[in-house]
Amino acid sequence: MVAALPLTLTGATLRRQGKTLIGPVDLTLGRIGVTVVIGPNGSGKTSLLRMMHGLQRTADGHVGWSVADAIARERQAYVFQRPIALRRSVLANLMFPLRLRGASRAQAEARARAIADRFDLTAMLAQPAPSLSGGEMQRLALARALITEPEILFADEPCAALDGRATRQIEALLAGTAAAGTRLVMATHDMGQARRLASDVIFLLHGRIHETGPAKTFFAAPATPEAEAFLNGDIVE
Ligand SMILES: Nc1ncnc2c1ncn2[C@@H]1O[C@H](COP(=O)(O)OP(=O)(O)OP(=O)(O)O)[C@@H](O)[C@H]1O
Repeated sequence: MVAALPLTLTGATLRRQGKTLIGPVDLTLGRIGVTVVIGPNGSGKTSLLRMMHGLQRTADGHVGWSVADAIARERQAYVFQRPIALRRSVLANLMFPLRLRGASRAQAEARARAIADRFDLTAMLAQPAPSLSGGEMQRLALARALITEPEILFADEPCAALDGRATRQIEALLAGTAAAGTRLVMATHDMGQARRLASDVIFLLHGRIHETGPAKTFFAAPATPEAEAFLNGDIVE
């Protein structure tokens, strides 16, 4: 199977109501790693992820995969900051993406049960998904995104509003997912989390990539005064 990655953005620009939200952005995402997108509120983290995933169309430039767009779409998954579940059981939610892709009920259920085990959801399989706690819902959202074995997962603030224990659990699942070969691109406002998970960092300011590079270098010695100020917890505008 030909890989959908690398993903290449060339002058990619996103506009809404005459305002440039993102770009122009030039960027290549290779086949492995965890890219963490950081930046002040409103800098465009969510918009960049949505543009890469194709949820928002570029006004200028290009977001290009190594395979046709329709194939690339099938190889990606996206987890929203506030995940929404079907008003059905956890099991039905997990089976849904596979059933959409034509898997038989038996196949879908077997894979749903296997991933539920990995994501500590087995005890909740019969429970209505909307009744899950925040941490459980986020685990369900991740499991549902990964059940189709995407090549790349976009996750927007996957631990927003979760407590320490739930955050630790999600981080372990994300790290395991990346270690198993899924490309990860995530936005976070939690610098501890960025340091723990990132192999490389994109620091956004006003919708532009202000600084990008390997996480170790970025955190040890940011190249721009804005990134340094941001890491120090100063207000960066
Ligand atoms: N549909 C839209 N129409 C107009 N402006 C928008 C739209 N979506 C987002 N914006 C604006 O684009 C900018 C970037 O928003 P975005 O949510 O991508 O930033 P963010 O870095 O994810 O922010 P936060 O850290 O607060 O979640 C903001 O100024 C926001 O108000």
